[in-house]
Amino acid sequence: MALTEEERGQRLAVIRKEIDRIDAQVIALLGERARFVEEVGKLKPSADKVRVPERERQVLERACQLAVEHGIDPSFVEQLYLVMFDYFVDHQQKQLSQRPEESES
Ligand SMILES: O=C(O)C(=O)C[C@]1(C(=O)O)C=C[C@@H](O)C=C1
Repeated sequence: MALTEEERGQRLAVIRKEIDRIDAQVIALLGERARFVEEVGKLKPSADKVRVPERERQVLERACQLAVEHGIDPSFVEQLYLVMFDYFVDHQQKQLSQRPEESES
């Protein structure tokens, strides 16, 4: 039987609450990932060593496999990761530029 306007409104509110809950988890996990990426950044000797294409390929391949397992379009996940890599590389480079020089420590 078709839903009434009111039932549709209630159902929409319930589903959107779930979406908000998941978004909060996604952002919290991104924050956790960012903190580990910062840790990796501390181990890098210089700005030209920040980008690691081979590692990005591995991460991307795994993410695309996981996307398929979870029924998401892997090319969508690939786009997301390419944006994330750019952001994290930029973040590590800023981190490095603020690092005191060896000679000063
Ligand atoms: O594994 C690293 O070396 C990282 O800095 C992390 C990370 C990532 O976001 O997964 C970021 C930049 C690199 O190009 C490769 C991977």
